[in-house]
Amino acid sequence: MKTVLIGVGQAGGKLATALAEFDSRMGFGAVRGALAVNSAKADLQPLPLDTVLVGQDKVNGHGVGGDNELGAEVMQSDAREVMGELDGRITAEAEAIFVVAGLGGGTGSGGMPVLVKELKRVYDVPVYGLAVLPGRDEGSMYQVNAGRSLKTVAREADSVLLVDNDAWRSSGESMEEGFDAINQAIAQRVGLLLASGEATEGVGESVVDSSEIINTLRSGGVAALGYASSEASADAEDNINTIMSTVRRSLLTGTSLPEATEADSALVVVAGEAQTISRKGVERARKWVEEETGSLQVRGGDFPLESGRLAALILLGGVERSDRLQQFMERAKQAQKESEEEKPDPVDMWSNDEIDSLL
Ligand SMILES: Nc1nc2c(ncn2[C@@H]2O[C@H](COP(=O)(O)OP(=O)(O)OP(=O)(O)O)[C@@H](O)[C@H]2O)c(=O)[nH]1
Repeated sequence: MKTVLIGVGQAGGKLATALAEFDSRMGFGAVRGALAVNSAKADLQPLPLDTVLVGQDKVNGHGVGGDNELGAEVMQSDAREVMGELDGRITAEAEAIFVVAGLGGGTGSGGMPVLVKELKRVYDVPVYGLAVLPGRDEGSMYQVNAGRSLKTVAREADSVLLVDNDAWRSSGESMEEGFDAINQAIAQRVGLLLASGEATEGVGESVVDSSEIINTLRSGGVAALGYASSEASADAEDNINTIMSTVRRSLLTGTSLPEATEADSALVVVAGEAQTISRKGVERARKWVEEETGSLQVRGGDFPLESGRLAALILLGGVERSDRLQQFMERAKQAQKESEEEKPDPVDMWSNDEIDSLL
């Protein structure tokens, strides 16, 4: 799927870079352009992408400090400039636009829904979000920001592919230490998904194409992506069980939103050498995904790739009902309530009985 990426905020810029680099290293050519937008000058400087600095008149290049209302405001006032930068980058060959951001901060969290809305007004291709949920142990401001942003972007975008920062984090690692590894994991998985729609080798009925990705995401709302891989045998007949077990791991333990298995639609992509992909294995795995997700809209396709391994990618559309997402929304609601309660009226402090007066 020929895609243009727009990274917003620090996480968005780093992720868009990791995805563009993965696509180019693998020679896939699915990423047709990438732009980074931020209100913090220092975060844009190290990126090897074209960049746009927003909100200079309001924050002078210093970022919005986690204030996502301000993040939305600066994106709105500089939307014309950002859209101008995109002119000519989003050409007729582009099949989708992905706006990429961390939902917990300020610029990405606030800017993403605003930019998605602007892009939807102008372009006919689907506009998707690739959004990162803050980990459980990030502070309440991050949870509140993410809850508000996710609710809005899920409404505005054609679909939001969600990655939980806790999903692919190694145990014992701090959030910061883990970012690079998480970004690489996201780049590999999303990069393979985009490239799978571009496969030209061994074109046959079974090869997946971009329209299947778009149709799987058509239900809108929130989407998730699972991945797992295994050593393959040279003979397809010997890979029936391998395909089944890899697909199972991809959905049960490898998704970007853990425990999200109930879905409106799914796409099962099996990647590997064409002659090692067992049709029987693929059929069985698809049936299993139908039962597990409770969806009757399970598509499937191969992604022929030179590799000694077989990989299974599962794209799930419409996962809003998943327990994990409900838990997160509950966490965000609770954090918002607490932050409201934590703010006593400063004037009250001078008149209430909490501190005894001296006289
Ligand atoms: N996966 C991943 N998450 C990140 C990364 N950097 C930050 N985050 C997450 O993204 C959220 C913070 O967003 P940032 O992108 O740093 O913030 P910002 O959008 O630049 O906003 P301001 O700094 O407030 O202007 C937090 O929830 C972090 O956990 C990263 O490199 N990878």
